[in-house]
Amino acid sequence: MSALKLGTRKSLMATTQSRLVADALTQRTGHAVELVGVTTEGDVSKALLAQIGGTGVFVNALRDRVLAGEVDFAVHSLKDLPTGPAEGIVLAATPLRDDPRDALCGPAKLADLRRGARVGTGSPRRVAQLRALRPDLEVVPIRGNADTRLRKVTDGELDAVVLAYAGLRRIGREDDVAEIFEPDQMLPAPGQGCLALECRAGRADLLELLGTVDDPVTRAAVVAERTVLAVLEAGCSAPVGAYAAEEEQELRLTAAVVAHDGSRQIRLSASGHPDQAERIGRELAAELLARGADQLMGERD
Ligand SMILES: NCc1[nH]cc(CCC(=O)O)c1CC(=O)O
Repeated sequence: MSALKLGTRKSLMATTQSRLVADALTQRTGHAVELVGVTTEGDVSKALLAQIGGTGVFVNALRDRVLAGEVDFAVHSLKDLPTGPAEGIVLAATPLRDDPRDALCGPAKLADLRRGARVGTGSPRRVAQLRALRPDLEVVPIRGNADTRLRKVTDGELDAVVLAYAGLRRIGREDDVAEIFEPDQMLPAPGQGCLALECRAGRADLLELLGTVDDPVTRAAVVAERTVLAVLEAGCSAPVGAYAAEEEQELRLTAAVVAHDGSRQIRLSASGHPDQAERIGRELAAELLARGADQLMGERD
């Protein structure tokens, strides 16, 4: 069999994580894997993610290559996948999750930033939770790859930026991290720190091969977290966090909806058997809605 073609975005973060997946697959199956770089709309558009996000801007071009048979499978940051199903595409594997937490990058910890310090992030979830922790901060919307964002701090344009710790590790920028937020301070985005392998539906041979790097616990966590997002009908433009992990054989899910100004939040947890991940997510989301999540998400400042 010739080398498997892996479709990936071209950023350093994307190619690093895709290379890790390729090496793991080769190690487990003996198949050579070749990376094929693809440019996505999200790599080109200058619009803020809060406006274009949630609709698969980092994902659609890769899925097109998979459907056209130009690549055998694609590797995505799972966080970037829309919650709805994609015609003809299956989620073949979710490898073991990397660190799910958010990190503050810059010279100082959050508590040590001066009053009114400028902190960059484009994510409404991070904005709302930052404001809850430090209402005095000036939150500045930013975009671009991790490198570009970190440069705004070294250039002095911003005092700090918030990024996913897993991504920073993948690009070797751990030294830029001043503080890693625990989930009770800043609840991660659904699927943060996870990868997704997608291939065309109906390719049983390939599914089996890709399945060798699947981690069932990660998959259960992802299903629970993303079900919350789907039921709330929220995308990455909504201030919603969700994080699930295995605790004593049970899957424990926490989800939060935070007001845009950080003044209020609804935060709930539930546990259950990992096989029941979807139900746990659905019921927790219903409870969030019953407690006014819809109204909280709709409010703008
Ligand atoms: N397109 C945004 C994106 N998608 C995945 C990651 C980080 C890595 C991850 O969560 O797996 C990032 C950057 C960030 O949030 O800092």
